[in-house]
Amino acid sequence: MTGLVIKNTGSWYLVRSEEGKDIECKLKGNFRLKEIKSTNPISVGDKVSFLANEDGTGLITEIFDRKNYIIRRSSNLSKHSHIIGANLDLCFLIVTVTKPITSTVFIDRFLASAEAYRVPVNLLFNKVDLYDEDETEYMNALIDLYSYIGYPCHKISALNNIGLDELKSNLKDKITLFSGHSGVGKSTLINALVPESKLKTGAISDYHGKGMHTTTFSEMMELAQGGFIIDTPGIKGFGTVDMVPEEIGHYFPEIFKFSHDCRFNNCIHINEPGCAVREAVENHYISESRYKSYLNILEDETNGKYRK
Ligand SMILES: Nc1nc2c(ncn2[C@@H]2O[C@H](COP(=O)(O)OP(=O)(O)OP(=O)(O)O)[C@@H](O)[C@H]2O)c(=O)[nH]1
Ligand SMILES: [Zn+2]
Repeated sequence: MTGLVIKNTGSWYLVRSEEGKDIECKLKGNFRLKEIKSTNPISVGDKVSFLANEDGTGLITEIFDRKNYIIRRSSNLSKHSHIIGANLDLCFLIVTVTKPITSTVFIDRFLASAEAYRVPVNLLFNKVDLYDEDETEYMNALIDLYSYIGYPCHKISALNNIGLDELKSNLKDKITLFSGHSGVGKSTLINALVPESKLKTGAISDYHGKGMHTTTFSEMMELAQGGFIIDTPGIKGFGTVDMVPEEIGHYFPEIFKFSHDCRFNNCIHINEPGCAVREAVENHYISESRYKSYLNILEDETNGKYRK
């Protein structure tokens, strides 16, 4: 039988079978994951095969290939990673232009790592009820910029139930990851979308409070209209992606597009002659802020070796 892993407690998994039944499963004894070293071989979002035991439990025998997954390092000392979620259909990045302000560098770093993990992102501009004229103008400029690049944007107020119906229809039957700076209203939004999630969020923090293996537990929250959401407490981005310098531009769709016309095919768009990307920045086809974020990542990933 096959099913979807919707909860991982560290010692057992809850698998939603194709018939819609939830079955507690353990891993087959010799189960090994090929691709990455991780503290959890199976994560929420994984599709698995399992054998049904007579007592109603199950035994996971096989994991299906993932279309994507996101990880974080278990700790600085450990080489092992922890898989937060697999087979994500969508990611919602919640941003605010005030209280707190989300910087474009933060947004662009997040978008670049999502591109690297091949997860489509929508930007949710939350707290629109608070914005004055200038802030609204700034938000609209960002919306123009990001929708032009190809990232759908939504104006919402989690607190005042503005724009949430449209979100709900976007979430239907998908696995969606929610992310954002602390204070942007992620919990408020999740509670508005999944009213019964309050209790579960509490359960997770209790578990964390005990200082146990804080990363071994994860659960997808089910939406009434179908679909699941994954919260990412304390995760600012998609974890470390090791990007080589020439690759960083690939994760900025508009930079990538112009880079085909650079004279050198290993151009990193700093000061090479015949760089079509720099020309596009000068002619305002690529925004200054996006180019600045690109340089920022490039400098960081190379420990300052490449700096404009
Ligand atoms: N005015 C207004 N305030 C909001 C809105 N959404 C959330 N807030 C407020 O913003 C504050 C932070 O909201 P949370 O939902 O706790 O934010 P969070 O992103 O979960 O923050 P962490 O728990 O630190 O990760 C709270 O005081 C919320 O009431 C909104 O749409 N409008
Ligand atoms: Zn170039």
